[in-house]
Amino acid sequence: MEIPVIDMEKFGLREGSDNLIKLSECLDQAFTKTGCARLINHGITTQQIQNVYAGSSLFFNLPDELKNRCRFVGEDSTVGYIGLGTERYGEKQDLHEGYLIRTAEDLPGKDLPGKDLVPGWRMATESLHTSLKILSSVILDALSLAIGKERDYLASLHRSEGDKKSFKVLRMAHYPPTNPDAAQTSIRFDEHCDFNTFTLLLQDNMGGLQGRDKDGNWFDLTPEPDSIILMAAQFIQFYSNEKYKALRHRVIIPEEEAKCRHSRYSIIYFVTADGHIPAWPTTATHLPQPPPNVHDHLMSVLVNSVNPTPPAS
Ligand SMILES: O=C(O)CCC(=O)C(=O)O
Ligand SMILES: [Fe+2]
Repeated sequence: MEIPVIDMEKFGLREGSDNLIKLSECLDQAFTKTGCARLINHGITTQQIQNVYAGSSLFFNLPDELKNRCRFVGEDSTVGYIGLGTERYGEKQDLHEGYLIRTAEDLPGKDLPGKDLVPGWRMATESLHTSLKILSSVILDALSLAIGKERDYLASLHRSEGDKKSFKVLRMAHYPPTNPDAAQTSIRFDEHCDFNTFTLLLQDNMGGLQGRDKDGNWFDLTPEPDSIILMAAQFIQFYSNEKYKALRHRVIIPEEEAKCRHSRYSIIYFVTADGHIPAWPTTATHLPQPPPNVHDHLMSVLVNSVNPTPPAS
């Protein structure tokens, strides 16, 4: 399966509407065909990305006791550490840990648990997060046109900064080294689709990320240096009236022994509508009405994948 490549430089990030129309056509084709695209020349530098990975590597290699002090503790605090085994998306054991981050602007009067454990990491994530926000606002504008709305339609549903229940988060993910036999009972991240609007994903070169096509076949979302994978998620599926489908995806344990015995790192930005917005349009004919709001919908989904009593460590 060829993943559509979108060269963002061609469109100029914040330029005239002609470019935006062209970008919206590319996104429309990509989302219709595969539910995803590979973004290149997106303006985010190698250094910005490497700085975040460097911090992730230091953080995730800290003793569990220290990481657990930064634990993600539920609904009102969508930031912090998510330990190994806290989430489960299928029959197999998921082998990943994560750390959820919001920008300082989105966390007024608060900061991240354990933010000083890794000097420089907070600053690196803030820089990357800000750049991803800028990139995502161009994509929101182009997608608004792609679904036949005014340019600022989706932006107006993705406004709230400082909403403490917002799921507009950046997730640093770590997949610890494992062994080839583990694949019988475990998977790095089991099959799911994302429940936000769309996702921007950066990955190191370990591989294993796969998407599922319309016929149910898995295809590799192969790592390419500095490119960003854009994936359609549920909100855009609902707001495009099912024209686009949220991409189902997973991360498998690589068959290549050297790779599976190595850590994998990724960075995932979940672009999410404001909590009070209906999770699907009231005009949708195929979904229950009235719709829950985005916050309640996400919470109901997360309840099923996040283990409320993570294993003691
Ligand atoms: O780490 C990855 O490449 C995928 C993670 C993912 O799908 C998620 O966090 O929703
Ligand atoms: Fe995902």
